[in-house]
Amino acid sequence: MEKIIVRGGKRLNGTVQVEGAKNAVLPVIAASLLASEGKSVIRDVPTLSDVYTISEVLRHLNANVTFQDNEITVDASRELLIEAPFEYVRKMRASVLVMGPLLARVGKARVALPGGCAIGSRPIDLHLKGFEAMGAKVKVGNGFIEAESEGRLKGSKIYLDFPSVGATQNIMMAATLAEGMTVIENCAKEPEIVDLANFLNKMGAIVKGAGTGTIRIEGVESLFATEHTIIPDRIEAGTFMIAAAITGGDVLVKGAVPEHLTSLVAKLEEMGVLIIEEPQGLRVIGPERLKAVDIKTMPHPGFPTDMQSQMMALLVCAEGTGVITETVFENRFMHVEEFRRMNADIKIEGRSVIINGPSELQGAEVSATDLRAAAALIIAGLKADGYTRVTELKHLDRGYLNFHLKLASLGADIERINDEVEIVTKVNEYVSDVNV
Ligand SMILES: CC(=O)N[C@H]1[C@@H](OP(=O)(O)OP(=O)(O)OC[C@H]2O[C@@H](n3ccc(=O)[nH]c3=O)[C@H](O)[C@@H]2O)O[C@H](CO)[C@@H](O)[C@@H]1O
Ligand SMILES: C=C(OP(=O)(O)O)C(=O)O
Repeated sequence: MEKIIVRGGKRLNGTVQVEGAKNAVLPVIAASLLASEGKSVIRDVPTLSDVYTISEVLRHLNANVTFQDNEITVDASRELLIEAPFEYVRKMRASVLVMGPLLARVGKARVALPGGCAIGSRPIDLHLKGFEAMGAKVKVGNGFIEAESEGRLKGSKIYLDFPSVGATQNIMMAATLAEGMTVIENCAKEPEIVDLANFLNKMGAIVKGAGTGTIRIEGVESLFATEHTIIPDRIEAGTFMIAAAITGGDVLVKGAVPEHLTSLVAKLEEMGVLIIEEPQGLRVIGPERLKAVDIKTMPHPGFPTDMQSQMMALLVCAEGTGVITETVFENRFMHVEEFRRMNADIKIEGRSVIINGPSELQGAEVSATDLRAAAALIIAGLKADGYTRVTELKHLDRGYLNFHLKLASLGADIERINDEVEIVTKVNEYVSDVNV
C-alpha cells in the first residue's frame, strides 16, 4: 500500500513554489471545447490526476489533447461527441463541467450522474435549472443526465439559490454561445470564476462582472482557441501556510496571491501567525503558541471549505477552544475521526466541531478521507510525536503535486513509500538468496 510517513517535530524553513490551480484549470480545459477553430494552449497546468482525468474526458469527446511540461493544448475543431461516461465522472465530479460547453456548441450533452461523495451529496440541480432556463430540455434516467436544445440556447435571467461554483461555471460557458444576454444572479465570486471568465473573453466571448455577485454574458456566434496561463493554486498556497504555522516555521510561499487568501490570512493572524507580503508571495512565520479562533466556511470571499480540514489540524495545536462551522458541504467532517486517532480533542455537534486545544498530537496510522483531509493529516503529522502513516493517497494526488517532496525540501522528515513494492522486493531478494 502507498503511504506517506512523517516524523513530527521539524520546523519548516525555506521557500516553496505553488502550482497552477487545480480548480481553475479543470473548467478552463472544459471551456476549450467551445473553440470551433484553432488550438488552445493552457500554461502552468499542474500534473495532477484530475487534470489527466479531464484530458481523458475531452479525448473521449473527440478533442485532440496533448499534455507536456505543464502545458496542455486542446484542439476541439473536429466534430464533438456528446457523452461523458460514468468511469470518468466517478473519478472526478468536475467532469460535469463539459455539459455547458457541449450544450452550447453541439446542442446536446449526455453526462453520467455524479452521485454523492465523501463530503456531501453534491447535487447538480442548479446547473440543470440554468440550462433549462436557457431553453434546454433536461432528462435524467438510467444514471445519465441528457440535455438538449433545439437550435441555439437562449439568453436568460438565472438566479442561483446558492452561489455554486460549478453551476456558475457551467452556465457561464453555456451562455457564451447563446442567443442574447444571460444574467446570472447570486453567482459564485471565487478567483477561479474570474480566471474562467478571462479565458472565455480571450476566446471571443463577452463575459462581464466575474468576481461580483452578478455576471452578464452576451452570446456570440462562435469562439476561437486562445492561450492562457492558469492562476496560482490558493488552496495549495494556504496548505503550505498552515504547514509553516503549525511547525513554528518560516516559509516563503511563492505564488501565493494575497487577494485570493484574505480570509485565511485574517484567521492566521488572529491565531498569532506573522504573515508578510513579499514581491514573490507570502512569508509565514509560525509563533511559539497559537491562539484558538472560530471559523465558518462560506462561499468566497468567506473562509474556503477547501481549507477547513487543514485549519482543523492547526486548531488542534492552538490554546483554547475553537469552533469550526461547515456551511458549504453537509458532510465534510470525515477527517475528525482520523484526527482523534492522533489524540486530538474534537467533538462534532451538527454542522460544527468543537476543538479543545492544545493537544499533544501523537503519530498514528490514519487514512485520508478526501483530498484536503489527506493534506491536513500530513500537516498534523508534522507536529505529532513519533511517526504518522497516511494512506489512501489517491485523494492527495488529485490536488497536490509532489506534496511530500515539497515538504521535505522545507526540512520535514517525510517519505512516500509503497510497502507492497517493498514486500515484493524483499520476497524476491529472499527467493534469490535461497536459490543461491
Ligand atoms: C473542481 C472545483 O472547483 N471544486 C470546488 C467547487 O466544487 P463545486 O463546484 O462542486 O461546489 P459548489 O459550489 O457547486 O457546491 C457548494 C454547495 O452547493 C451545493 N450545490 C451545488 C450545485 C448544485 O447544483 N446544487 C447544490 O445544492 C453543493 O452540494 C454544495 O453543498 O467549489 C467547492 C466550494 O467552494 C469547492 O469545495 C471545490 O473544491
Ligand atoms: C472538493 C474538492 O474538489 P472537487 O470539487 O473536485 O471534489 C477540493 O478541491 O477540495
